[in-house]
Amino acid sequence: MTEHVKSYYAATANAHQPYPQLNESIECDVCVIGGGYTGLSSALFLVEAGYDVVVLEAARIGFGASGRNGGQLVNSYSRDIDVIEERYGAESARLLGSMMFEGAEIIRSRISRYAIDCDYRPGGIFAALNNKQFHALIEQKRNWERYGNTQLELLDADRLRQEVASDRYVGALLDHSGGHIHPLNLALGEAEAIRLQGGRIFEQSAVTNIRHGEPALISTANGQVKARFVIVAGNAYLGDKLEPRLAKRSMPCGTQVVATEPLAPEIAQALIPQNYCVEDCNYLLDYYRITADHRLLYGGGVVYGARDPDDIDNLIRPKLLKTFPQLKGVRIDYRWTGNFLLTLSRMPQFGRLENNVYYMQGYSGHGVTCTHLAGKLIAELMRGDAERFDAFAKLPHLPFFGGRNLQIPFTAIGAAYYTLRDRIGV
Ligand SMILES: Cc1cc2nc3c(=O)[nH]c(=O)nc-3n(C[C@H](O)[C@H](O)[C@H](O)COP(=O)(O)OP(=O)(O)OC[C@H]3O[C@@H](n4cnc5c(N)ncnc54)[C@H](O)[C@@H]3O)c2cc1C
Repeated sequence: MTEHVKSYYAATANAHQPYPQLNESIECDVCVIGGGYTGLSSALFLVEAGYDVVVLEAARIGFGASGRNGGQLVNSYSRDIDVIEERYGAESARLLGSMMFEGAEIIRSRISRYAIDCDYRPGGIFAALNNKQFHALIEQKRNWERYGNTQLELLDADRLRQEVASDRYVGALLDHSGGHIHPLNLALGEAEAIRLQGGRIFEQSAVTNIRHGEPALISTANGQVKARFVIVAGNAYLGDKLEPRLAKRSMPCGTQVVATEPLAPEIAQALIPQNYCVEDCNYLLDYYRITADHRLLYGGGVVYGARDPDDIDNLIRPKLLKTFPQLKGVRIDYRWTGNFLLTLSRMPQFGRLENNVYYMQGYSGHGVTCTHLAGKLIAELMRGDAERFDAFAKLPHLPFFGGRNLQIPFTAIGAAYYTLRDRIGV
């Protein structure tokens, strides 16, 4: 049995019953492979629309990135809209731009509709470490406003110092429509909503084979699902065997998170008085927030190719102390690593492997909101309106240069280049 990794989230997960393993042959309209946000969001939209849905999860609901992430509801995509306009043209930008802020709304409405207890707090800060980054944020504000997000506030260094007790930043953009959550509890709450709506969820049920056809036949070690439609939602945890076509176009990357001991409430409040979440603007960014029980949860660092770093404390503690030197000596209670899926364009990849087999993956580190949008779009597609899904599916899904073996060194060289640029502020 594969359980959730040891993390702050697993330790504070809401009480929940495990779902059964698939040990029989069953039929359904839609079989979803993967119990992260992509799979759960899709399944929930589809059961709400009346489809008979089965979710197969290799380990536990939220075992992957969805149960381990920074919990930040970051609007938009990992590539911003001005780059999308430039690269993909006005029509693509119009459609993609009109969806940029839907993911966070979906999460908020689900939390409210299904009374999901996941510590939601509004407001997210993008903090600039140098003037170049601050100018980019000013530009981002203009761009996002053009597409309808008007809940944005620029903070100069002094104003930001009131929101984040760190001297590292020159300014920031505060997105009042962002926010943060306990990610595993969101996933567990969505799974429970699927169950309540009549969907069937199986854990410890890794899919070992998809026999394409209409219907498709999906096999696990002890069972089979005959399905009219299949959604592949394994993202960075899919591996390269089940659907090698997907593996070629993407690269799993590990990123690390720690949670400190609970801080005295007044110390936690002094760090980030309004309890916003924060991410900086570096290519390899730091992200952090205060948890409901007053810990500082701090993430950063990327290991290309999803290997576990030897010592997460040694990797993250210096970053944490650089931001908040006042926490010198703080104890770290939890540390863990998780994998996200990087694409070359840093745009998510949605598409069809066959007429009735769909995939959504590759959110490139900013997937909490976009996975939720993905679920809405696949449900629209199945109900006969593919326009918005296809706005993503049309984007080129480029393979990484050099194939699987050379992916890691080439991407690491690229990251080192951008990190150097971040350091010298150009
Ligand atoms: C440490 C970390 C921090 C992050 N922080 C943020 C953040 O703050 N904000 C943000 O927007 N994004 C963040 N991300 C990215 C975000 O978490 C992901 O983009 C998002 O959760 C991806 O969801 P998913 O459902 O596509 O994939 P996952 O959540 O990885 O789910 C995939 C699931 O598929 C299952 N699976 C795989 N293969 C099979 C199979 N053969 N059969 C059955 N099941 C299978 C896996 O077990 C897994 O549970 C972070 C990612 C990490 C790793």
